[in-house]
Amino acid sequence: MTIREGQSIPPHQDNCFGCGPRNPAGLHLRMQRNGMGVVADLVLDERHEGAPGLAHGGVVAAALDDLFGGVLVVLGVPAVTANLSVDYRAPVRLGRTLTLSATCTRSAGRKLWMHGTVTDANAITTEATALFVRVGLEHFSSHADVAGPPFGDWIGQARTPSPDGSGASGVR
Ligand SMILES: CCCCCCCCCCCC(=O)SCCNC(=O)CCNC(=O)[C@H](O)C(C)(C)COP(=O)(O)OP(=O)(O)OC[C@H]1O[C@@H](n2cnc3c(N)ncnc32)[C@H](O)[C@@H]1OP(=O)(O)O
Repeated sequence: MTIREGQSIPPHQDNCFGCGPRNPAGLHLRMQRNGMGVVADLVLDERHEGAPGLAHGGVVAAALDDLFGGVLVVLGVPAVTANLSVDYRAPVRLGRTLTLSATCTRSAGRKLWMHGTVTDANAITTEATALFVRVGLEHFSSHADVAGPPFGDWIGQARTPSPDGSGASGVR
């Protein structure tokens, strides 16, 4: 699956908490390709509140984690989060149009390192880094039927990792 610059990233699956359009409790993230990364706008509301008037930190972390999952779609690499680290630099306010962006900064073997930010009016509120580890189809198919679209579409076309773990394009 080739996704061109500026084109929408399909949801990982329709019920994904981050980007699935069918999940009533989800964030309904809509990502676009930006270079070898992705961007998305997000408005959080009282459903996502932690401290009064402010977003719950776990929700912000989940949004960034899902954006990293969007980067995987751009790269065509099936992988999962092994480690996620979040720096909360400023409170995230509800009712604001936040800009989220994520990219893969490096890869080696099965490992991919991600970096992402949340900005509000061009000021960074949150910054995250993550380690993703490439997995095979069985990681997903042993828990659910993953053959159908959209998940099956893109995982079916994902590059099979070579023995040395290489295969992702556009990452160092
Ligand atoms: C279609 C696609 C859809 C993609 C998915 C689309 C949805 C995306 C949604 C957002 C993402 C998620 O929420 S994903 C869901 C949350 N994550 C998970 O459920 C993952 C659960 N964990 C696992 O399944 C496993 O621990 C794995 C796959 C991550 C790793 O297990 P493994 O395959 O046995 O590999 P293992 O040998 O342990 O590790 C491989 C290398 O990574 C390193 N490593 C492993 N874990 C860590 C760690 N926490 N911190 C540092 N380093 C680590 C190891 O040292 C090793 O380095 P070296 O010795 O080689 O140097």
